[in-house]
Amino acid sequence: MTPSLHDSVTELKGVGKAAGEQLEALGIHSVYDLLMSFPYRHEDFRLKDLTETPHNERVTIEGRVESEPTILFLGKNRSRLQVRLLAGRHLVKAVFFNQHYLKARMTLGTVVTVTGKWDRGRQLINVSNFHDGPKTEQSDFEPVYSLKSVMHQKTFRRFMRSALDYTEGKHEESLPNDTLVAYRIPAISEALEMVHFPKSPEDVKQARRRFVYEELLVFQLKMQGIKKARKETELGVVVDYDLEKVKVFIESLPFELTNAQKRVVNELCVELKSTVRMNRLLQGDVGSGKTVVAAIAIYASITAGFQGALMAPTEILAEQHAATLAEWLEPFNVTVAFLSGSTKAKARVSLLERLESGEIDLLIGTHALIQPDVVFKNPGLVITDEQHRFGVEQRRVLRDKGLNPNVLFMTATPIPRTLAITVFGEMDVSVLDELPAGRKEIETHWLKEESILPVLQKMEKELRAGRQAYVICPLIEESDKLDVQNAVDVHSQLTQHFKGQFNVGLMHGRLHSDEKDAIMREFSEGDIHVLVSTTVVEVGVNVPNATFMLIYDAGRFGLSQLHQLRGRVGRGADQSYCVLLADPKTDEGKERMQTMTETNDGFVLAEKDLELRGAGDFFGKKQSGMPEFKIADLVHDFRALDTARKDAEKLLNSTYFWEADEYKILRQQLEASGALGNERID
Ligand SMILES: Nc1ncnc2c1ncn2[C@@H]1O[C@H](COP(=O)(O)OP(=O)(O)OP(=O)(O)O)[C@@H](O)[C@H]1O
Repeated sequence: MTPSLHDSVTELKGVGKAAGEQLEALGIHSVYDLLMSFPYRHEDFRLKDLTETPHNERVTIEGRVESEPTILFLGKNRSRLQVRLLAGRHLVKAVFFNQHYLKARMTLGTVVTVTGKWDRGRQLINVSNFHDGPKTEQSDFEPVYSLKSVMHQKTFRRFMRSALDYTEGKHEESLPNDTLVAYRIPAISEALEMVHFPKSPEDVKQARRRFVYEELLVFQLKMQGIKKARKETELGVVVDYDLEKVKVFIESLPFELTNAQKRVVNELCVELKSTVRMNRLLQGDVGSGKTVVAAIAIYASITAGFQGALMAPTEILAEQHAATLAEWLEPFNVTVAFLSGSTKAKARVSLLERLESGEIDLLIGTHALIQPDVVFKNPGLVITDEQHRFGVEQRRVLRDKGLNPNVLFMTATPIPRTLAITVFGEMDVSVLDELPAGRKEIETHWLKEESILPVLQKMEKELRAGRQAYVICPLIEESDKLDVQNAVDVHSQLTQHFKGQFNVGLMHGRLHSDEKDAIMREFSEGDIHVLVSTTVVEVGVNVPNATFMLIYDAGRFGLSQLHQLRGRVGRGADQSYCVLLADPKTDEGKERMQTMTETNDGFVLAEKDLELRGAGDFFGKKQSGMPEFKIADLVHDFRALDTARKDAEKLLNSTYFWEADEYKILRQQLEASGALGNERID
């Protein structure tokens, strides 16, 4: 039988049944799996000159044993072995913890190689790696794999060697030669050798470049393949809207659209009218005016005889949308209805009947909109606000609902480009990157917690000028109950402080939705002057007269979340202020607060957030829908991602890719992923 990559690892020399089971426990079944198990770091065993090695750095030295090793037993299974080594002109101490059995291998005069942390002051090496013999017999770089204590690194490397020898000459190259040459990346067999048995750090770097590019290219081919297949095969409803009516509606609005809004409205309208089913993400920075764009698109589809739906993640936000859209659209004979979990059973039944009969043109609500018994007569456009708060599964339910409606996802969280490409890679993206004219930049200050009095004075000044303020309460992770307690405390302190002058309201997630509505209404009508709240006001709340935002414990929030909170002010023409109270202990924490005071640009903050917190945390673990990469890292490999994205697009649109032999493997991977058959890889 000729050796193949798909053979079981037990075919390899030296891998018996027991080892096979151990590898199995690591998720490694075939020879290919083994080769594709990449090290997570490499150990540097190059000899170093001790005169030039800084304190606390890892070093490898070669030395002659100059003294009898001494052992000190420190208790059960604990020992300290010490020996003097002569390395060049240096006489150093080498210390080994819990390895007293090495004593026998260090007779006077033998040469050994040790690696460990260098204590410059004490001229001592705390040894973590020992080799009896001179350095020449050991390689300079050794990969370190994630083996979860299942087996020794050395054993694993031996199996890796067997695997490489076993498959020599059998690796099929998935990238065409031109690409290898153009990007100066090593071919597959060479790259595997370089990553598992590198001769220098440069080897590791070059090999890594290859695997990262390959992984991202395959990923991009899949994502874009899905998008392309959808456009070609999945026909959406054609929304043949009435342009004149839409224009009249736009003219009726109390403001002129920004250029970005005009551009996005155009993008949406073109797509609505086409047979392509819309699957689009609308990203806009806080306050950039997404709601009106949504309203125009919905109105357009209503003029063509379709129904619209708008879904928001919180009841407050859904209500606010309902109020705004009703105000704009009802004068144009649009019937707007609201549905949430707290809609009473009787009202719900009648609402569902009116929806199914087509009497309701636009349904606005929360998750309640995706219940199975909510049936539209003729849905043309479904919009969800705050995309990333909905799980992947909900996205699917929504998309599968009704007669293939067009779907628009809106998010107020600017998403770093790399993440947008990956998480929403199969969607089209529109961006609102301009704020309405006349907005003043929010002034942001970062203060220590004890500086509260001057902050309250400043707040009072704003209140006296007829403006309103938000106070966001200390956040206690994972404890909604304690958050509420904090809000209650802050509320009573401020009520006391402003007694007889200003009304202070309290808002938190545990209030009944009727109470929340009442408070929100009082705040937006100006009867409540200061709104003390937990983060429930984070998204979407729009009260343009509010100009002052105070955030307690700001250090506990992510940058994007702070930006969202801050975005509740600065929504009108007046100068607004945001005060962050925080006492961060770490440099990273300080840097985050500093960044907040320096920029109001959500996209810049999002990039920074990603850089500081990493991709996994950006969306929050659970709902991220983040694809997992074996080797690529979205924070550092964004350039490769961009290249891969462009290359994938070019390839999918060329006939050569679909026919040429050199793309056979990539094509096979694409087909195997199901991307072309309309199956999604969520
Ligand atoms: N072109 C415009 N000119 C002036 N004001 C506008 C314009 N577009 C929207 N607005 C107003 O700006 C405010 C913010 O708009 P909107 O609530 O749609 O923002 P958003 O993008 O949803 O932001 P967020 O995500 O922060 O809620 C609203 O009061 C809205 O009426």
